[in-house]
Amino acid sequence: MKILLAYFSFTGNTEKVSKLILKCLQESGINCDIFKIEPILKLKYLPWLFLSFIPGLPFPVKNLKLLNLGNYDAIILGSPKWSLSCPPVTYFIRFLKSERLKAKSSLRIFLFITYGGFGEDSYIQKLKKNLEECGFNVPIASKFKRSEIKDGKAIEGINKFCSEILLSLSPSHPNISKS
Ligand SMILES: Cc1cc2nc3c(=O)[nH]c(=O)nc-3n(C[C@H](O)[C@H](O)[C@H](O)COP(=O)(O)O)c2cc1C
Repeated sequence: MKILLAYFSFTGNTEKVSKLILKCLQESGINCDIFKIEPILKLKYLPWLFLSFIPGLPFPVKNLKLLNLGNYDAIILGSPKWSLSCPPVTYFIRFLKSERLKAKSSLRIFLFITYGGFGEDSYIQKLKKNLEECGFNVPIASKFKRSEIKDGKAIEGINKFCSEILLSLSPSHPNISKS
């Protein structure tokens, strides 16, 4: 059982959540690789804001050739919520789509976003639909609010997300509470 945790983070919130998820899964004995989605250029806030308003615009990311989807039973994909779309994440999803046939047919994608406070529900549904249209099974999609990541209140939701992932991967996993 091997999981790929892939995330993009511009200001650190999605990275913070990703590291907590990684810790939780590793403590549960899951073998998990982490992949930081890094754009080929480091842009500042205003150019990213501008690009985030162009729907479905991809922006190239580094090191995708290092990934072999066939190695994984599941992918956890973490993204910030950006206006209409987050170009490096759009690019990563296109990569997943192009590699779909190399992946195990049972591969699942667990999705999460972090967000400031508006438009998150339709955004996560759109991302989920996008992945499903590429042929992926997306059984769990969660969201974590920036203010709650910063003040620590998000930890409960993050632990729940991890428990749901473990349950989905292996319903008899010893760390899963049946209650
Ligand atoms: C270009 C840009 C656009 C954003 N658009 C939204 C938005 O439409 N709705 C929202 O709730 N938050 C928005 N945010 C806030 C981020 O979603 C939020 O701060 C998130 O946690 C950032 O994750 P990160 O720290 O991993 O980059 C935006 C942030 C940026 C940089």
